[in-house]
This record gives sequence, C-alpha cells and structure tokens, in this order.
Amino acid sequence: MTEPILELKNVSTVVNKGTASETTILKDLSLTINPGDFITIVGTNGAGKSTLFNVIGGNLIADAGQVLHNGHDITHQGEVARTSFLSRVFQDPKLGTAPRMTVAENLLLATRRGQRRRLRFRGLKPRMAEFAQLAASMNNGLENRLNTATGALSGGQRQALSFLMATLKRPDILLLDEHTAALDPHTSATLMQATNARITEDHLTALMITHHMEDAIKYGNRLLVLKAGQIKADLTGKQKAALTPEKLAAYFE
Ligand SMILES: Nc1ncnc2c1ncn2[C@@H]1O[C@H](COP(=O)(O)OP(=O)(O)OP(=O)(O)O)[C@@H](O)[C@H]1O
Repeated sequence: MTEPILELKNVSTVVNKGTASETTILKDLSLTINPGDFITIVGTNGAGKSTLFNVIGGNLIADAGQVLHNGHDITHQGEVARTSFLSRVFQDPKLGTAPRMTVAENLLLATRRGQRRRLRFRGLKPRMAEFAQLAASMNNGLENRLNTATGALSGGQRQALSFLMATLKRPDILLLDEHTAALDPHTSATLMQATNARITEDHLTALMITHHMEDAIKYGNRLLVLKAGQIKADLTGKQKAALTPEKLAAYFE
C-alpha cells in the first residue's frame, strides 16, 4: 500500500485567541495526500483555503491536530525548515523571485532550495543551456530573457519563473496558491498548461487553489471543496470527471 506523503489529522486553527472575536478557521480537518496526487481546491472567499496552505507550509502552526510528512510529525516545524521538501507559488508575481537578479541567477538560486543560500553565481555558465530549455517549456518567451533582471519581466513570465523555481529542485509537496489569478486569460491558460505538463511528467504531488471552476475540473486527479473550514467534498475518478461548473457550484451552497 502507498504511504501518504502528507497527512493532516484533525487540524484546527483559531484566530484572535482569548478575545471576543476569537474564531475557529479550520475545523477538525483531516486530509490524506498520496504521492502523485494533483489536488485542485475550490471554495468561497474565506472558506479557509489559504489557511490550509499556511498550515501545510508551516507559516501557521495548527492549534490542534497533527501534520505528518512521510509519517514524521512536523506539526511544530517552521516555514524555513519545510523549504527542504516543500515549495509554494503565490498569486502575486512579485513574490518568490528576487527583482534585481536575472532570470538565470534566480534559477540557479532555486537549485539550492532548502540549503543555505549564498549569493555566489559561480557555476551559472555551464547550466545556461539547461535553464534555456526549462524556460522554453513555459511557452512564453522566457528563454529569451535569461539575462534580464526579473523585475523587468511581464507578469506572466515572472509567474512562469516562480513556477520553475518552485519545481526545479523537485519538491515533495508543491503548493500553488491561485498562481494564475493575476494574469490575463490567455497568459493564465498558457501557464496552466505548462503547469499541468510539468506536474504530470514529473509525477509531482501538488495542491492548487483556484477560483476558475473549469481549471479545477479539468486538471488534477482529485478536487476538494472547502467550506467554512471543512472539506465539503473530496472528488476523484468518475465523480470528478462528471463534474460541470454548475454541478460544482452546487457544493458551495
Ligand atoms: N490572522 C487572521 N486574523 C483574523 N482572521 C483571519 C486571519 N487569517 C484568516 N482569517 C479569516 O479566516 C477566514 C479564512 O481565511 P482564508 O484566507 O484562509 O480564506 P480563503 O478560502 O483563502 O479565502 P480567499 O478565497 O478570499 O483567499 C476568513 O474569514 C479570514 O478573514
């Protein structure tokens, strides 16, 4: 039997503890993620999707319950320690890349994810061909901008770079936090196709938050609907394949 790569057991998170506005966000949430799962996550604003990623990423420590990585309890492990096995791409193209460094320098930095990073760029030249090939796989001209400062890229190219950086050194868990949301429809679709190709080819384990119902249905092997801090639906196989945006919207009610 396959061992889960990540497990959340009865996780709860509370904000504004001890005040009149104390609120439980995630409520006794349990989730088992198997290697190779590509899970799309939908839910209304405030359902707890980002909070779930914060608990998985170590930005937020659960108030109750456990988080296990390959069977090891990492509930209290911080964000930095988790970068050795986990990476995350955010909605904002400015996050995740260093603006003054070139595309190639950022990629080299990403090869050292989870290690102590020193800003030395020896070893860049021999990797340029490899980086050009990787950048070309994103289908948006990034390969022609390897020596460009990241801050001068288009939003789509910068998100493509963030995605490459997150996957260059294979993570056990990849978190995509609405990573196409700030892009125009065409650019968003291009990035989504490249994302799916990379996840599928490399058998990555990934979770993707999205407000695009079509993308949530089309991509991945599993779909979660989050509602009021709990998993309202966990759909795979024929159930997922039979979904339409209308049927999916019904889970929100
Ligand atoms: N630090 C905090 N203090 C107070 N309330 C918080 C805090 N963090 C999150 N919340 C609240 O918890 C709820 C869940 O937030 P979360 O960001 O996880 O939702 P979400 O599903 O990601 O929403 P969205 O789709 O808008 O990004 C929201 O009502 C939010 O206002």
